Amino acid sequence: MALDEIPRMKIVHGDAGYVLEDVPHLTDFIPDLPTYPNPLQDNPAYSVVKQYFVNQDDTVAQKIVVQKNSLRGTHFRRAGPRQKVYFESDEVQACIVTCGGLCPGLNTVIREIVCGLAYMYGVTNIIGIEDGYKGFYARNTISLSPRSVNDIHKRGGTILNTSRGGHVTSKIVDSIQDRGINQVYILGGDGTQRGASVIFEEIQRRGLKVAVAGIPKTIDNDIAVIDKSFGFDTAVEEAQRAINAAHVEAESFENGIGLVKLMGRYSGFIAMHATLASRDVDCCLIPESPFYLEGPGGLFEFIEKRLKEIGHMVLVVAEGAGQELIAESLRSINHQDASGNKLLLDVGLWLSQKIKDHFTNKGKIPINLKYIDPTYMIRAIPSNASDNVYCTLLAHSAIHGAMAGYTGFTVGPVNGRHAYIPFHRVTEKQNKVVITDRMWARLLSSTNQPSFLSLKDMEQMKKEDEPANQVLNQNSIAGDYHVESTEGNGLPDGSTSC
Ligand SMILES: Nc1ncnc2c1ncn2[C@@H]1O[C@H](COP(=O)(O)OP(=O)(O)O)[C@@H](O)[C@H]1O
Ligand SMILES: O=P(O)(O)OC[C@H]1O[C@](O)(COP(=O)(O)O)[C@@H](O)[C@@H]1O
Ligand SMILES: [Mg+2]
Repeated sequence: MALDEIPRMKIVHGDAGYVLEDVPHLTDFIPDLPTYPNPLQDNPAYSVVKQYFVNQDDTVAQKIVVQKNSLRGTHFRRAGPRQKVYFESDEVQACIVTCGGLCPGLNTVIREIVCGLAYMYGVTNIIGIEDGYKGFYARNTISLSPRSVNDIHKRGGTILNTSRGGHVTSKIVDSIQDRGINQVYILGGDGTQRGASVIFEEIQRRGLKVAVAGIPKTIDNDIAVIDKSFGFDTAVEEAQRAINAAHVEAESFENGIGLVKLMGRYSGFIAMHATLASRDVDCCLIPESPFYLEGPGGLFEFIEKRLKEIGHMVLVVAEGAGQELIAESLRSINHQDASGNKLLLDVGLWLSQKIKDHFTNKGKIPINLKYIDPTYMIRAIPSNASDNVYCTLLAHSAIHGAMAGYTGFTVGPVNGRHAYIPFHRVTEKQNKVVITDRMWARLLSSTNQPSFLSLKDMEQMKKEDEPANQVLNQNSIAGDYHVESTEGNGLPDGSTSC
């Protein structure tokens, strides 16, 4: 098929409004590729498995809460081993790269890609690209084997190093071509998946037999479609230590205030879940829920009330919260990092100062404020047990997909089942806390903090979230993407994180 005839999106319609948003396959642009029996069939470790392979037609539903007359909606191809593979074991030359910020679990995913390729598919040619995308053309590679990665899951960070910026598509694909790489495993967040998508497009344009698999990484849990990202549970757990410390400090002083800043550039999931888990937090501020300081219903009024009631309080603030407020008071200019992400103003320091000014300096109530910023300490630790298992599944799903010839996909759980998701679906919109969902209401009722919303705001939000609008969004599959309503646990439908 000529390149300009390859559809940009592979959408299959079925009965009763069933829609499969499929991922590309090498045979879409390289005809007559030979296939081989999957070596897993002869793998002693898998001989006890009743069904080696997922059914070719299995798909995973994006929406699992449905009504009698609702459409069946969008589905994704189920991840897992296929009967036929498109690579012979000794033909595979795989590479792994990690990009963007750190996240607990990166080393576990690297380890499990290397061990999974070796132990399930007999692949031994695996290299690591150092320093993120720019490493493809600016650095040497390192050879990876099950032995060399054996213990790395016990360490934080990434043994391959990472970076922001430096994505030059043509140079990256030249390097892939020159090195004879035919499977590319790319670990990273939304920016990285965007980069992976253009790498895939260039590979397709050049007609190369190279599978590109993305593994979504983000401590902020801001990647759309998937249930949750690896490292998120670890981050929430580690945040408890900072919140505990803030609580101990606050409790031990008259009018003690403990303020903890947690990560979350645009999405307040870590702050919300850490707050709900801790039960010591009196107020949680996230980017999705604007707040104000002065006047009735404002933060200062609430702090004063809490101090009068119980003599101390704990605040958790996500780093992306209140950015407009800070920008207003500092008249700041927009700065960006090397990847084009907005550089945030430090809400923790700003808020500490504002609270001190309001209470102590203006002589209202003498307070004792302790500010804790554990952000990089949280990001740099190794993943916990449940994230380790999750990382293994992600790595295996990615390997099965690449071996089966799928390409241009991100892997991840959708309602508890691993699926292959086209790149554009995870990059076109960010996953955010929906403050009109029950999870945010749970948080408000557990902290008893003000919602900082006027009646008018609430009515407007409900209107935007009305079922009629949701149906519209779900139906416009090829264009608009509607992030699943997060009723229940604050993560998309079916997620089991809490
Ligand atoms: N639109 C894009 N096209 C190509 N590459 C991108 C794009 N956005 C980001 N990248 C690259 O992806 C890498 C990681 O992006 P970044 O935003 O820093 O982290 P994350 O992937 O965690 O969101 C960087 O090397 C950056 O240059
Ligand atoms: O200091 P850095 O490395 O730019 O990282 C800070 C950012 O990285 C994050 O932890 C995660 O962002 P990415 O997943 O997009 O890399 C954000 O919460 C935070 O704002
Ligand atoms: Mg990002």
